[in-house]
Amino acid sequence: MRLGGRMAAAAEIVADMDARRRPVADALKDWGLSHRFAGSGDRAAIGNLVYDVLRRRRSIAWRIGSNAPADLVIGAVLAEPSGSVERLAVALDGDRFAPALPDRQILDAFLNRDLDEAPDAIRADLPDWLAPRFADAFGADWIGEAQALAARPPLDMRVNTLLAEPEAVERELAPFEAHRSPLAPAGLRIDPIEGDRRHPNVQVEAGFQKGHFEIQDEGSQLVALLAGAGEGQRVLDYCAGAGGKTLALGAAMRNTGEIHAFDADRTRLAPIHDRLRRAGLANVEVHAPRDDLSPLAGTMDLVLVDAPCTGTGTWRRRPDAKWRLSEGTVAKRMSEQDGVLDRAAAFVRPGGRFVFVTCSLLPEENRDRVAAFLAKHPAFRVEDARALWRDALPGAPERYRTEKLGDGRGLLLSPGRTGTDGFFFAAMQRQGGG
Ligand SMILES: C[S@@+](CC[C@H](N)C(=O)[O-])C[C@H]1O[C@@H](n2cnc3c(N)ncnc32)[C@H](O)[C@@H]1O
Repeated sequence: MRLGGRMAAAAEIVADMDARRRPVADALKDWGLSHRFAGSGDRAAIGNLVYDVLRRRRSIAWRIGSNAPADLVIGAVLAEPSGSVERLAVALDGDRFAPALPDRQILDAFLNRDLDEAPDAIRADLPDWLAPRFADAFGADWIGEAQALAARPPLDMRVNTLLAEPEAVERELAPFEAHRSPLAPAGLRIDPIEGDRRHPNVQVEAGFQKGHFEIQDEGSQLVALLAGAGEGQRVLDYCAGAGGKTLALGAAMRNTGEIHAFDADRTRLAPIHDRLRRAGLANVEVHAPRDDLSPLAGTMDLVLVDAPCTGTGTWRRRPDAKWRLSEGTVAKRMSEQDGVLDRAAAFVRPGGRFVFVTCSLLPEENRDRVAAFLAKHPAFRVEDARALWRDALPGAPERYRTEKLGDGRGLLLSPGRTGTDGFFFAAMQRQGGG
């Protein structure tokens, strides 16, 4: 397919999503099934165009003066670093599948329009109602933070140090230009892909099959590290899901002690079994949703609540969710977070640590939930999260100074601050230990 056909396909997919309010992954998959002639290069390029539109939909619409899917795709192509009207016109010349280009004046205006003159929420590529929430979370930097959340993400991996050395995995993945992550000690990164290619499918590499590495955003690796799981400890991962954090905790504990992995949703939990096997972890007991956990009450050194949340911190990877989120959903997640915190707290032993993590950037899902929990549970005291960061990452480069990451009652990682997905981390201690 030439660029014109790819652009037309991307516009068709965006229109389908708009009409049926469906997730991008489903829309792309359906398009692929009904267009089997499209090769993997075409699919990658079309996917990138669709994702780029979704990440920056409002700013592109403002610059091109239209919300029509075909115009948004044209805007996404022009907004690329190498975008120019001349280059686009040459690429589409004589291509009968190409979308009709708007007037030359509109295209020129797109490239010359200064986004700094747009209303704040448009510059930030956010729905209006979220702008005050981002301002609350980030203060004066909020527009830059939201813009960083609208960029393409890297592909991050965590080396399973039980089975492999980071240097060896880095060498194995050298053909993909993988390099050590800036912060996470066992992290590797493949930078965001520019243009129409996509990240390699590293899951087919021998090292992945042998459990030498997992795909995990660096922010997720960091919050697992900050939890501070130690050798020989008893740990409960209360919202274990597919086990991303469980695996990181298990490696940190060097396969000693015991980890109890629990989740209310059997389907989400299902992949954990294969992942544990591949990673060579033998210290994890997986609990089914209806299991009786009461024998564990009051006995855990560490309880991790990686809570259900809006996922606002992951919008680089799931930009369609940005436009679907509603205030009702935020309220629902808040109430789930309160419930999960209340239940999970019962498992922390006196003197033990209780860690609350979300992949949300919204203060009401983060700071406010910790405050609500502490108000109800006087036996818990918040720990200094900045001190935990300094202890866990003594060699962190100067630009990741802790005062940029939060007030100590919690840390907020973000694409702008730490180059990671957005994550909130808070640690509390149950009083009364000997
Ligand atoms: C953010 S995801 C967990 C991701 C996982 N820890 C990882 O690192 O891959 C949140 C999880 O909380 C689970 N969950 C929601 N409500 C719950 C509840 N009441 N009790 C336990 N788990 C719950 C969801 O099923 C979901 O798997």
